[in-house]
Amino acid sequence: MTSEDVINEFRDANALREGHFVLSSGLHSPLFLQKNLVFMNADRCERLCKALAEKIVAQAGQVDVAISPAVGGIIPGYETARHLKVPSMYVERVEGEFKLRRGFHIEPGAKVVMVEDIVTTGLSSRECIAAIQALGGKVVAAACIVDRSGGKADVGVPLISLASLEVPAYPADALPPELAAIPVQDPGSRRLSQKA
Ligand SMILES: O=P(O)(O)OC[C@H]1O[C@H](OP(=O)(O)OP(=O)(O)O)[C@H](O)[C@@H]1O
Ligand SMILES: O=C(O)c1cc(=O)[nH]c(=O)[nH]1
Ligand SMILES: [Mg+2]
Repeated sequence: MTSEDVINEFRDANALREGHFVLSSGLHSPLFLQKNLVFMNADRCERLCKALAEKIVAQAGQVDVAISPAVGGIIPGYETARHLKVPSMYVERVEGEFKLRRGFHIEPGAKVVMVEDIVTTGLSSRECIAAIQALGGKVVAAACIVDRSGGKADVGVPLISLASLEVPAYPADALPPELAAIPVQDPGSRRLSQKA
Protein backbone atom coordinates (compact mmCIF):
# COMPACT_ATOMS: atom_id res chain seq x y z
CA MET A 1 0.00 0.00 0.00
CA THR A 2 1.52 3.35 -1.03
CA SER A 3 1.32 6.63 0.92
CA GLU A 4 -1.12 7.82 -1.77
CA ASP A 5 -3.37 4.77 -1.19
CA VAL A 6 -3.40 5.56 2.54
CA ILE A 7 -4.22 9.24 2.01
CA ASN A 8 -6.99 8.21 -0.40
CA GLU A 9 -8.52 6.09 2.40
CA PHE A 10 -8.53 9.24 4.58
CA ARG A 11 -9.98 11.33 1.72
CA ASP A 12 -12.72 8.77 1.02
CA ALA A 13 -13.64 8.80 4.74
CA ASN A 14 -13.86 12.62 4.70
CA ALA A 15 -11.07 12.57 7.30
CA LEU A 16 -8.79 15.20 5.71
CA ARG A 17 -9.94 18.29 7.60
CA GLU A 18 -8.88 21.83 6.70
CA GLY A 19 -9.02 24.73 9.15
CA HIS A 20 -6.94 25.77 12.15
CA PHE A 21 -6.04 22.99 14.60
CA VAL A 22 -3.92 22.88 17.72
CA LEU A 23 -2.20 19.51 17.78
CA SER A 24 -1.24 17.26 20.69
CA SER A 25 2.26 18.78 20.68
CA GLY A 26 0.86 22.33 20.93
CA LEU A 27 1.86 23.08 17.32
CA HIS A 28 -0.78 24.60 15.04
CA SER A 29 -1.66 23.22 11.61
CA PRO A 30 -4.04 23.97 8.72
CA LEU A 31 -4.63 20.21 8.21
CA PHE A 32 -5.94 17.59 10.62
CA LEU A 33 -6.21 13.88 9.89
CA GLN A 34 -9.44 12.91 11.71
CA LYS A 35 -8.41 9.26 11.94
CA ASN A 36 -11.55 8.23 13.86
CA LEU A 37 -13.59 8.68 10.66
CA VAL A 38 -11.24 6.19 9.01
CA PHE A 39 -11.16 3.62 11.82
CA MET A 40 -14.96 3.66 12.27
CA ASN A 41 -15.21 1.69 9.03
CA ALA A 42 -14.09 -1.88 9.80
CA ASP A 43 -13.16 -2.74 6.20
CA ARG A 44 -11.08 0.42 5.81
CA CYS A 45 -9.42 -0.11 9.18
CA GLU A 46 -8.64 -3.72 8.29
CA ARG A 47 -7.06 -2.77 4.94
CA LEU A 48 -4.76 -0.25 6.59
CA CYS A 49 -3.80 -2.29 9.65
CA LYS A 50 -3.25 -5.52 7.71
CA ALA A 51 -0.79 -3.64 5.50
CA LEU A 52 0.87 -2.12 8.58
CA ALA A 53 1.18 -5.55 10.23
CA GLU A 54 2.86 -6.94 7.08
CA LYS A 55 5.31 -4.04 7.10
CA ILE A 56 6.08 -4.60 10.81
CA VAL A 57 6.85 -8.30 10.27
CA ALA A 58 9.01 -7.50 7.23
CA GLN A 59 11.02 -4.80 9.01
CA ALA A 60 11.05 -5.82 12.68
CA GLY A 61 10.29 -9.55 12.66
CA GLN A 62 7.77 -11.23 14.92
CA VAL A 63 6.82 -9.49 18.18
CA ASP A 64 5.07 -10.71 21.33
CA VAL A 65 2.60 -7.88 21.88
CA ALA A 66 1.36 -4.57 20.45
CA ILE A 67 0.86 -1.64 22.81
CA SER A 68 -0.77 1.67 21.86
CA PRO A 69 -1.32 5.09 23.42
CA ALA A 70 -4.99 5.92 24.09
CA VAL A 71 -7.21 7.19 22.71
CA GLY A 72 -6.28 7.38 19.05
CA GLY A 73 -3.98 4.37 19.07
CA ILE A 74 -6.45 1.89 20.56
CA ILE A 75 -8.38 0.85 17.43
CA PRO A 76 -5.44 0.65 14.99
CA GLY A 77 -3.35 -1.03 17.72
CA TYR A 78 -6.01 -3.71 18.21
CA GLU A 79 -6.54 -4.29 14.49
CA THR A 80 -2.80 -4.40 13.75
CA ALA A 81 -2.31 -6.86 16.64
CA ARG A 82 -5.08 -9.03 15.18
CA HIS A 83 -3.14 -9.37 11.93
CA LEU A 84 0.15 -9.92 13.82
CA LYS A 85 -1.70 -12.61 15.82
CA VAL A 86 -0.48 -11.13 19.11
CA PRO A 87 -2.32 -9.60 22.09
CA SER A 88 -3.16 -5.90 22.08
CA MET A 89 -2.93 -3.56 25.08
CA TYR A 90 -2.99 0.19 25.58
CA VAL A 91 -1.68 2.82 27.95
CA GLU A 92 -3.85 5.79 28.90
CA ARG A 93 -3.19 9.17 30.45
CA VAL A 94 -3.63 9.46 34.22
CA GLU A 95 -3.06 13.09 35.20
CA GLY A 96 -1.16 13.51 31.95
CA GLU A 97 1.10 10.44 32.16
CA PHE A 98 0.66 7.20 30.22
CA LYS A 99 -0.14 4.30 32.57
CA LEU A 100 -0.90 0.62 31.92
CA ARG A 101 -4.19 -0.15 33.67
CA ARG A 102 -7.21 -2.46 33.34
CA GLY A 103 -5.34 -5.63 34.33
CA PHE A 104 -2.89 -5.38 31.41
CA HIS A 105 0.58 -6.78 32.20
CA ILE A 106 3.87 -6.80 30.27
CA GLU A 107 6.02 -9.94 30.63
CA PRO A 108 9.61 -8.96 31.46
CA GLY A 109 11.63 -8.72 28.20
CA ALA A 110 8.53 -9.07 25.98
CA LYS A 111 9.16 -7.87 22.42
CA VAL A 112 6.78 -4.97 21.93
CA VAL A 113 5.72 -3.00 18.88
CA MET A 114 4.29 0.37 19.86
CA VAL A 115 1.42 1.16 17.47
CA GLU A 116 0.30 4.79 16.98
CA ASP A 117 -2.30 6.22 14.66
CA ILE A 118 -0.57 9.47 13.65
CA VAL A 119 2.96 10.72 14.36
CA THR A 120 3.56 14.46 14.16
CA THR A 121 6.49 15.33 16.46
CA GLY A 122 6.81 11.84 17.97
CA LEU A 123 6.21 13.21 21.48
CA SER A 124 3.28 10.87 22.29
CA SER A 125 5.19 7.90 20.85
CA ARG A 126 8.21 8.68 23.01
CA GLU A 127 6.01 9.02 26.10
CA CYS A 128 4.30 5.70 25.33
CA ILE A 129 7.61 3.92 24.66
CA ALA A 130 9.07 5.26 27.92
CA ALA A 131 6.05 3.93 29.85
CA ILE A 132 6.43 0.47 28.24
CA GLN A 133 10.20 0.37 28.92
CA ALA A 134 9.67 1.41 32.55
CA LEU A 135 7.50 -1.71 32.92
CA GLY A 136 10.17 -4.02 31.45
CA GLY A 137 8.97 -4.24 27.85
CA LYS A 138 11.55 -4.30 25.02
CA VAL A 139 10.25 -1.93 22.33
CA VAL A 140 11.73 -3.32 19.10
CA ALA A 141 9.92 -0.86 16.83
CA ALA A 142 7.28 1.82 16.65
CA ALA A 143 4.64 1.80 13.92
CA CYS A 144 2.01 4.24 12.74
CA ILE A 145 -0.56 4.64 10.00
CA VAL A 146 0.58 8.15 9.02
CA ASP A 147 3.86 9.91 9.84
CA ARG A 148 3.11 13.62 9.29
CA SER A 149 6.77 14.52 9.89
CA GLY A 150 7.87 13.04 6.57
CA GLY A 151 10.35 10.78 8.39
CA LYS A 152 11.85 13.52 10.57
CA ALA A 153 10.32 12.47 13.92
CA ASP A 154 12.76 10.62 16.18
CA VAL A 155 11.00 8.24 18.55
CA GLY A 156 14.19 6.52 19.74
CA VAL A 157 13.46 3.18 18.01
CA PRO A 158 12.90 2.41 14.32
CA LEU A 159 9.61 3.96 13.14
CA ILE A 160 7.63 1.96 10.57
CA SER A 161 4.98 4.13 8.91
CA LEU A 162 2.37 3.03 6.40
CA ALA A 163 2.33 6.53 4.89
CA SER A 164 4.75 9.40 5.20
CA LEU A 165 3.90 12.99 4.36
CA GLU A 166 5.09 16.44 5.36
CA VAL A 167 2.37 18.68 6.73
CA PRO A 168 3.11 22.23 7.92
CA ALA A 169 2.89 22.85 11.67
CA TYR A 170 3.76 26.09 13.48
CA PRO A 171 4.47 27.20 17.06
CA ALA A 172 1.67 29.35 18.51
CA ASP A 173 3.82 32.48 18.31
CA ALA A 174 4.74 31.99 14.64
CA LEU A 175 1.39 31.50 12.91
CA PRO A 176 1.02 32.60 9.30
CA PRO A 177 -1.64 35.38 9.18
CA GLU A 178 -4.11 33.30 7.14
CA LEU A 179 -4.04 30.59 9.86
CA ALA A 180 -4.26 33.08 12.76
CA ALA A 181 -7.45 34.47 11.16
CA ILE A 182 -9.31 31.12 11.57
CA PRO A 183 -10.84 30.07 14.96
CA VAL A 184 -8.79 27.28 16.51
CA GLN A 185 -10.03 23.71 17.19
CA ASP A 186 -8.36 21.26 19.63
CA PRO A 187 -9.65 17.79 18.62
CA GLY A 188 -7.24 15.51 20.57
CA SER A 189 -7.38 14.11 24.10
CA ARG A 190 -4.12 15.39 25.64
CA ARG A 191 -5.72 18.54 27.12
CA LEU A 192 -9.19 17.05 27.45
CA SER A 193 -9.69 17.73 31.19
CA GLN A 194 -8.97 21.41 30.52
CA LYS A 195 -11.52 21.61 27.68
CA ALA A 196 -15.09 22.77 28.01
O1 LIG B 1 3.56 12.89 17.46
P1 LIG B 1 2.78 13.82 18.31
O2 LIG B 1 3.22 15.25 18.17
O3 LIG B 1 2.74 13.39 19.76
O4 LIG B 1 1.27 13.82 17.77
C1 LIG B 1 0.57 12.66 17.46
C2 LIG B 1 -0.36 12.25 18.58
O5 LIG B 1 -1.47 13.17 18.61
C3 LIG B 1 -2.69 12.44 18.62
O6 LIG B 1 -3.06 12.11 19.95
P2 LIG B 1 -3.77 13.13 20.93
O7 LIG B 1 -2.88 13.36 22.10
O8 LIG B 1 -4.21 14.34 20.17
O9 LIG B 1 -5.05 12.39 21.43
P3 LIG B 1 -5.89 11.18 20.81
O10 LIG B 1 -4.97 10.00 20.80
O11 LIG B 1 -6.99 11.00 21.79
O12 LIG B 1 -6.37 11.58 19.45
C4 LIG B 1 -2.37 11.17 17.88
O13 LIG B 1 -3.27 10.15 18.26
C5 LIG B 1 -0.97 10.87 18.35
O14 LIG B 1 -1.00 10.16 19.57
O1 LIG C 1 -0.49 15.94 15.91
C1 LIG C 1 -1.64 15.65 16.24
O2 LIG C 1 -2.08 15.84 17.38
C2 LIG C 1 -2.57 15.06 15.24
C3 LIG C 1 -2.51 15.37 13.93
C4 LIG C 1 -3.44 14.80 13.05
O3 LIG C 1 -3.44 15.06 11.84
N1 LIG C 1 -4.37 13.97 13.52
C5 LIG C 1 -4.42 13.66 14.82
O4 LIG C 1 -5.30 12.90 15.22
N2 LIG C 1 -3.52 14.21 15.67
MG1 LIG D 1 -2.96 9.90 20.36
